[in-house]
Amino acid sequence: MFDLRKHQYNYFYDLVTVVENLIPEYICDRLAARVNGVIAEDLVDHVKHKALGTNAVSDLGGEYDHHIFKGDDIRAHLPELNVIYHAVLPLISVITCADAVVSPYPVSDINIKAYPPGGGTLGLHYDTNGITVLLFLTDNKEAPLRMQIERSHPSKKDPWIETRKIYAKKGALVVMQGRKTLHDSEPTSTEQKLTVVYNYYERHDTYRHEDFDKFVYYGVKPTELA
Ligand SMILES: O=C(O)CCC(=O)C(=O)O
Ligand SMILES: [Fe+2]
Repeated sequence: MFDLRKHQYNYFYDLVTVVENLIPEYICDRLAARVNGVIAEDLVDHVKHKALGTNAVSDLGGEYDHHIFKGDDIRAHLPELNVIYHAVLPLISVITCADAVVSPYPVSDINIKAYPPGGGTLGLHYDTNGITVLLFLTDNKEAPLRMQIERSHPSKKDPWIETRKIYAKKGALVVMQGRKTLHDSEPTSTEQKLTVVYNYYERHDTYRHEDFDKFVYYGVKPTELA
């Protein structure tokens, strides 16, 4: 049974919750085959850069190596993934207890990050949008999403960091407070990993730094925050 309270607890206390088996495996497999067809035809960009992040985009300047489907690439080639983005909005609102809205930014609202075997990765960063949702199209024994969760308690002198690794499961939906947890995707070795990224915001806060998309998609070094 879908346990809403468990997901709300996980989202607030651990900054992340995973709704497994949201999309059946055979549908993920068909979508993944089409994603790979588009990559094979060279219709999407390959993001490959490192050491470019700054505080303006909440990025520590790690290494990036993956194919990227931008919003319009998905609408052209995989419109079902756009339908899912809109259809799960009420689910995202109830899990996050927020007035969640879809993104007003058509390049970055929905993306696919396709990590190739042999080093596909995403550097350590905070997300700029309030609510990050990931739909995995592959099962992976490697290349987990790695999160750092800041903890503190009055019984302890200093705050500490708890780390968490989430391995992709086909059809699972991750709902994360990506603005509050530093995270990355560990490099692949033998497997491909396919992550559909759904960016949601809260109605009162749809901020996105103007340099963010040029950095994420084209590897242009962002300015520093004043
Ligand atoms: O692919 C992943 O596991 C992480 C994706 C992510 O953090 C992002 O797209 O901002
Ligand atoms: Fe992220």
